[in-house]
Amino acid sequence: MYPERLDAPQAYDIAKAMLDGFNRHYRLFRTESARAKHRFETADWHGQQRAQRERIEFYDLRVRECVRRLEKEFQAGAQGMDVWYQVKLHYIGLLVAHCQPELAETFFNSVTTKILHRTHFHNDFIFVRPAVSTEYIESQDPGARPSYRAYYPQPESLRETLAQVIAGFELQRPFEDLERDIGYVLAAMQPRIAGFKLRANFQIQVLSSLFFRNKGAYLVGKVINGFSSMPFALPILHNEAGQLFIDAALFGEDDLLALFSFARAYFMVDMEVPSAYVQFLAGLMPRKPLAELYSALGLAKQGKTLFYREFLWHLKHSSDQLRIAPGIKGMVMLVFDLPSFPYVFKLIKDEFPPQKDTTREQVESKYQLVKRHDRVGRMADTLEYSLVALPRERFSEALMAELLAHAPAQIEVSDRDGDGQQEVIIRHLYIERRMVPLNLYLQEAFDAGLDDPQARQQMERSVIDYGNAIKDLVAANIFPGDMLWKNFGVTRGGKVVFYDYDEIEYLTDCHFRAVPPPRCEEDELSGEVWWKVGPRDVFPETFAPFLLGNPAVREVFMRHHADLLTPQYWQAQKERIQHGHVHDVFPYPAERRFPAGAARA
Ligand SMILES: Nc1ncnc2c1ncn2[C@@H]1O[C@H](COP(=O)(O)OP(=O)(O)OP(=O)(O)O)[C@@H](O)[C@H]1O
Repeated sequence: MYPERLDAPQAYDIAKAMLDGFNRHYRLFRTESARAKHRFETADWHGQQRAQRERIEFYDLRVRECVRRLEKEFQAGAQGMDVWYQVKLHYIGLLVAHCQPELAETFFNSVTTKILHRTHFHNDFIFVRPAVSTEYIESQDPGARPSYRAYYPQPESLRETLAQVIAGFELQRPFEDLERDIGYVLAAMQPRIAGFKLRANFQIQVLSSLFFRNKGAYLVGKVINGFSSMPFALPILHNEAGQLFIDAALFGEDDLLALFSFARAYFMVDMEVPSAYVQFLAGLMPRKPLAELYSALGLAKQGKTLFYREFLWHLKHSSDQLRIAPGIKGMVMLVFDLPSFPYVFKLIKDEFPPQKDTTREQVESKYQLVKRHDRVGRMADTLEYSLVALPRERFSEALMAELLAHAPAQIEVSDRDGDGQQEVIIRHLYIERRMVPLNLYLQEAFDAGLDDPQARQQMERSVIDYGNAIKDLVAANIFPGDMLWKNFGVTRGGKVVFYDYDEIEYLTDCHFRAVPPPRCEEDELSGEVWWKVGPRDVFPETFAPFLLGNPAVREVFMRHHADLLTPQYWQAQKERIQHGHVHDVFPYPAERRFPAGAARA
């Protein structure tokens, strides 16, 4: 297949036009990300959130633009496969000194699969794995900053070094009291480095760009001493007077994992060499898949590409069966998983039972809404794929029967690529991180018996965090709709996260009402809803019977979250949002906040 000569005259021009398309994309993506600093400095929170939402659309827009150009100027779709093969080789050549080759390869895949359509393309024409290395990339621009900076403090000069690190970001806003904050950081660091025997190689490395999200800026780095290294992040916030303060010091992999969680909005970071950022971050969080790191940096398409490669690789190197996911089956979604792989696969069923008054389009639009919305650490991110082909032999018979019964229009079983293996091709699929469904997690505690202190703690902690999850969603203008335990999951870190999106609404679109007083004795005795209910009317007093059947659960819930059962609570939150309030989201527990910030809460 390898051509001896690159003799198709149009191949170079197509490759060049394709790369121009990618470069335009990355320039716009980077400019928008870099502007986050100014938005932070000027406290433009609505602007920051809008930019976070809009940036997600950039990729598809640029791919469409590029497809149009290639069709118009080069009749790209009509070119033969020999020409396309040469296009790919020229493209690889053009990427040798490029700063984002892996992203450019993915862009190539997106554009070519659009032009060549799936039935025609063959793996030879796309990048099924990287062709150009991302190691040791440095920008050649004279003014370029390195991806990270190193500082070499002495124990007695740590304070000065930290001040220098912060000054290096040139934030155009004064700090309220930087000396005080550095004191806090040093105090938090002290117990972790107290036992340190200082080695020759003692240094602090800090990524050169700040990470922006919502109302925060995060400085990310690591302290290295000899062969050990400790990741850290410092959140920087605004006070009421528009001055800056450091709100906490996050240390270690778990803190960083919470900051970079799949249940949060993507960061805005000005990066010339994104792979260098990913490598640095992977060193801080070795257990986090690279796919999720790319996504967390806003490079969601790269995240999706890497996830898929990882999944195919895992399938090849495992032999367990895809099965119906544990838990209560969904009425709208058909959910399955592979036990050896920490994700679930969800497809929309062909038909829904009558109590689900919705359509496929509406469900898709709710998932879209979540993708674009600030997920505040409480809604799982989803990757969306079309035409996913998986080996038939990996499907358990029960799952296959379930798919044929509830989603026959979504699947096709055939040997499309003619390799003699039957495949199940799924038209449209969502993939998200697997969690333990909260109903199962609670049941586990009940089964162990609540006299067992560990079981009781498991129950209490998850009921409290369930209420906190709802309150975080509410603050972010999300009404979850269906708040049953089964619609929430518990993450590895023990956090409760919502994953059932088909009934969510913006809080500001809902009407929170009190149950009207009964008009007569008959109303009073009736177990039915006798009052008139509008389409977006919500009656918080009626939540209790569905949620709080278990007396122990009820007791914990009422102690911490009784307000969730009153219409006043919901109404007040709605009014706050309507008055333009942008909530604070802290990707760390309240008790980690330094005293100055915590005192303001
Ligand atoms: N991310 C996940 N991790 C683990 N299990 C999950 C996950 N998402 C869904 N499930 C399982 O699949 C079930 C159905 O999923 P989901 O709630 O999304 O479907 P649904 O059709 O919208 O549900 P409902 O009938 O409540 O509307 C859940 O109850 C849970 O047991």
